[in-house]
Amino acid sequence: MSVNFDFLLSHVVHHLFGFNIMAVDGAVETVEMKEITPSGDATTPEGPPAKVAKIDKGGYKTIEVNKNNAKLFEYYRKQPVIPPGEFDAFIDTLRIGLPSSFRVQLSLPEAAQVDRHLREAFFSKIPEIQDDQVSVPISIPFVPYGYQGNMPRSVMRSHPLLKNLHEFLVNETEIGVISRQEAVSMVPPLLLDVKPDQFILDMCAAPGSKTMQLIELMHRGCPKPTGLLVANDIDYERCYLLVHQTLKRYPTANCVVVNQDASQMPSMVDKALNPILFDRVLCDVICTGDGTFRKNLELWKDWTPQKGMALHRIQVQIAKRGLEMLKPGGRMVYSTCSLNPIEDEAIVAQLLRHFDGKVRLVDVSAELPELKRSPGISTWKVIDKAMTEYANFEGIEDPQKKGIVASMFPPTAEEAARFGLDRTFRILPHAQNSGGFFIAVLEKVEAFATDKEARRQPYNPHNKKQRRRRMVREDPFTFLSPEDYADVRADIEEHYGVSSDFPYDNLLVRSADTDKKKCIYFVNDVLRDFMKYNNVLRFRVVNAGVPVLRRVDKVSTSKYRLMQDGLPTMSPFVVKRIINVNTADAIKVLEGTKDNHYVGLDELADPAPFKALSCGSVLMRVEEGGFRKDICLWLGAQTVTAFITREEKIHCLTMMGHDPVKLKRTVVTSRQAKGTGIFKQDITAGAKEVPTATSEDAVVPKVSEDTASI
Ligand SMILES: C[S@@+](CC[C@H](N)C(=O)[O-])C[C@H]1O[C@@H](n2cnc3c(N)ncnc32)[C@H](O)[C@@H]1O
Repeated sequence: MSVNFDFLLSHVVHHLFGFNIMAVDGAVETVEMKEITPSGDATTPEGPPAKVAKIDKGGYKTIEVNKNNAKLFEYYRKQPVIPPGEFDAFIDTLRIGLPSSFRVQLSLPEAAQVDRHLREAFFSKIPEIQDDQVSVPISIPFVPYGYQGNMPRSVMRSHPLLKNLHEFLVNETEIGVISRQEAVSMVPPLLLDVKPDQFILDMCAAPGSKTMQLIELMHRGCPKPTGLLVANDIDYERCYLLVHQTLKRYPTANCVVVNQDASQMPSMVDKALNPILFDRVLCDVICTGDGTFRKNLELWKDWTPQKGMALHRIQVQIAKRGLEMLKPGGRMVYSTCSLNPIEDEAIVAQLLRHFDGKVRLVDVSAELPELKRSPGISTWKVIDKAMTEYANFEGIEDPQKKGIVASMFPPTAEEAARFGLDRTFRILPHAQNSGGFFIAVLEKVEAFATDKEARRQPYNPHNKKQRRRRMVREDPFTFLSPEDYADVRADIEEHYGVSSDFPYDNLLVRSADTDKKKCIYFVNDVLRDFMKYNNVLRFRVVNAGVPVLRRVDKVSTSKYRLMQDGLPTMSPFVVKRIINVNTADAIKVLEGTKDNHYVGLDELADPAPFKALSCGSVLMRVEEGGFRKDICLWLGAQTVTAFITREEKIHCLTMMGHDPVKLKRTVVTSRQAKGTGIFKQDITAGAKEVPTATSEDAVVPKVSEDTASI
């Protein structure tokens, strides 16, 4: 298994900083996109010939993009998707850059505080900057704590306030407090009506922006959801991306990442080995992405009608399987970032046709009322790559028939009246200065005959994809038996006072050898059952659970230290080694006085509670101005250090009203370095195991007498 390092790195960096990375002759180079808007207008779309020029510019390469595509313009002029009077506005909008958008994580206890900080520390001061290119980010009306802004990067770099805002956003994104995501891409999860106790399947999940939203929605008002989220993607490399961009930022005990072909998804079974049917399914399928012309500039030269046709069949198959795996009464959202009816209404029509009355379209026109949308259509044109139009399937002769299927054609008048495709909708880029999207909300109104049949995935040694997937050896997820965890239990009960009702049966390790217990993970009850009854032979599990304990081999009171990612799980059970720290000391510990890592106990205003404890893991409880957080510390003989990432320290200090200036850096953050380092290791190590590093592992402690014992 070789992991494409450049691909992963480019994703991480593009996502965080907005510029691209490109591999040239095996080297990784930064590339800055320069856009050329052609003089030709939408009615006479013939602009200059497409060209890609590369010009060195202070370490950057500049790519010129010709924003013309005659076939695209002709195709969408023929489809009743864009009202004729709006066509020029549509094309003009496609040709300008997409505003960047982000949202504060809704389920975070300090979400309102982060939002207030954004407004007070940055947005309220932006109007003081005298520059036409500078504007205050505006609220996205349909997304709580969501904003979108449009300032060139050069401007963001040139004003200290904007630079600080940019740094704040990068820092908070790094730790999952803020998610950068296209505004319209936030809509599908919002229409799923997610609850904490539901079983949710995200069929095509990578790189995970909607998975992140689903996790947030499950945690809204519920720190420990009892439901299950299965995030799946067919692409193993992209599953890694999902783990790093989502689960490392929002570690959760109820999410599992699996690597399957969604169109052939084997049934997942419960304790009684009956197929699990999901309350909610998100079917955000692979698509041509022609709603993303504003940010995916390479689409301008690549787009042809053929691409949508080529994806139609797999889109139908994935969506069908999604409905089969849905509970009667459950909701499935089908979405694409394409405006093409062949990928949109045609798929929905085929589902309604195939499941004949057992599935219906939900009218969501009253949900998210501020979202501007255009109702779905019931008639459209089937046009091939030669731009030939076909009136119906029956009239097509060979060889044109190749690549065209009956389900691409619009429904008959009788079907159209039954289907009500106007309940689906499109978000057009020019309606609210966004990307384009298509969304259909479906409800399974009646059980299918197949609901109780567990579909197995037969192993076919001649199927290259399957064979390749099997060759990647995952370290097994092994649950600890009472004998295995007896020593852990005795240790943490004694040292942390962990109460006896802690669910020890939910602990697992990533090794066949339970004696190894280096890092111990925790899953909630439903995920434990899922893992137990859906073993890796049939299901490729890539990641599951949160790390809660890590073994310390040297001097420490306990053999296990607490891990920050697992604190929401552990801290309700912990009663010992908790210190309520005054604000001044908490700031000192977070800032560190020795190379920003350690503080000497004698430098603290109140060292007594620390000195009263022996070396090892300590839980610092901070409470300041409405911000409350438990933070893992490592206590040495004479010093103490916060065992969290620099980004998390900056976040805590900011929330405590303290300027984290001492900790600020403008270079690639430690987690990014760690993340990309891990990807690189994966390549050399043959991607043997899913990286298990947690946020706190990104701390780079300097050697001292205290760290020597860690
Ligand atoms: C539009 S992207 C999904 C974006 C994602 N939902 C998000 O919000 O970040 C489509 C994904 O579908 C995956 N995919 C393509 N074919 C698939 C299949 N047959 N089964 C499962 N996933 C598939 C691709 O690897 C890709 O990651």
